[in-house]
Amino acid sequence: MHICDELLCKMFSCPGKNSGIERRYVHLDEELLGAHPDFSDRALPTLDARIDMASAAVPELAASAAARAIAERGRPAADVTHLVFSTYSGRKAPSADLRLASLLGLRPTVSRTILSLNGCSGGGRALQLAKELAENNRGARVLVACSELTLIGFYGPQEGRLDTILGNGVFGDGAGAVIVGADPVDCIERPLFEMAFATQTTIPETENEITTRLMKGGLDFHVSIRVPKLLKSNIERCLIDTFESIGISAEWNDLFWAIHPGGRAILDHVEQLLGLGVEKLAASRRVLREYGNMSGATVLFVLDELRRRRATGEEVAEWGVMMAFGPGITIETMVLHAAGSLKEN
Ligand SMILES: CC(C)(COP(=O)(O)OP(=O)(O)OC[C@H]1O[C@@H](n2cnc3c(N)ncnc32)[C@H](O)[C@@H]1OP(=O)(O)O)[C@@H](O)C(=O)NCCC(=O)NCCSC(=O)/C=C/c1ccc(O)cc1
Repeated sequence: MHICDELLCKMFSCPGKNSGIERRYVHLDEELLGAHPDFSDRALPTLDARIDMASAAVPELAASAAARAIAERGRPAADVTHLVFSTYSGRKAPSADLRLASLLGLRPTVSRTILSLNGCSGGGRALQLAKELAENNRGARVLVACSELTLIGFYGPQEGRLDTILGNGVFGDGAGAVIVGADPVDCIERPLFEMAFATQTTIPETENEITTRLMKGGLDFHVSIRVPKLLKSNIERCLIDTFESIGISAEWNDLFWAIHPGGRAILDHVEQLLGLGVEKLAASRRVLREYGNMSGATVLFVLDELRRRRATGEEVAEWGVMMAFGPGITIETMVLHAAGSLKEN
């Protein structure tokens, strides 16, 4: 798995003490904003300029994360049979997945899929799709890449739009990539996590709580104030149903956790609801602190952080859960089994 690139993105710190965020990386720095002062006003027709900028930068950012994932696996890029790319930032065809395939030198027959409207649940959806592809195509190696740039929907503050301030306060840019396969080749591949079981749930009557809409001035986000509480009321049922489906009864504190850190309040609510020990959401909190909410890419960073914590012995649980949340409200849930534990069994 590899993750994170700092080449394209500039860093800035977040002044909000309550956000749980200390650092974020953004492509749209003062220089670019200086060249496009109209980006601050959502009423101005800036979509063309934003799309041009994102179309170039999104695949490049993805390529640096994906190249590291491929290098870490230790086999040529031509081994990749499928590509699943998630981004809310690219809006052009041929799309960022084709450009990414070309930048990486993937084979011309690579089977590509792009997800572009899944928002913050894009990483979870892409992993679920990769699992299906890997399990149903012998020998498949699926490259999952998520690359998100906030410039497509960045605005200055506006009267009556508190959610814009929320967006400016929590969202950041980043890209993550991971290679998914079934039946790992001994001596060549070192699996990190087995994706044991996955579900997607939609919370009824919440279609207006997280929305995005392409406007002449860019991507217009709306994240309602009710999101953390709605997640709190629905997550436990979702977890119970998921574990019941595979006949495992789980104690929440015996699991490792990769919760999408959409905002500090979301993590607080999940922790409180499930009665989790303070260390249980450490991976999500660290990613939030160091990078902010990078939408679909964020869960890949959290999995990477969990890998680090497992290597240092800070996390020893054998089974775990990944959850990502996006428009719908959609909850992507995946039961994970730590690969190191597989060999011991
Ligand atoms: C860290 C926060 C932002 C602030 O925490 P706080 O400092 O303890 O303060 P409060 O929570 O009390 O909020 C401060 C003020 O902001 C207001 N506020 C608080 N959220 C709001 C609000 N969404 N609106 C509008 N006012 C608000 C809140 O009402 C309050 O107003 P006031 O009482 O008048 O001071 C915290 O509220 C928080 O973590 N909120 C959850 C963030 C959240 O929902 N994240 C999004 C998850 S979903 C997602 O990531 C998907 C993204 C997506 C990406 C791409 C796509 O294409 C599609 C989707």
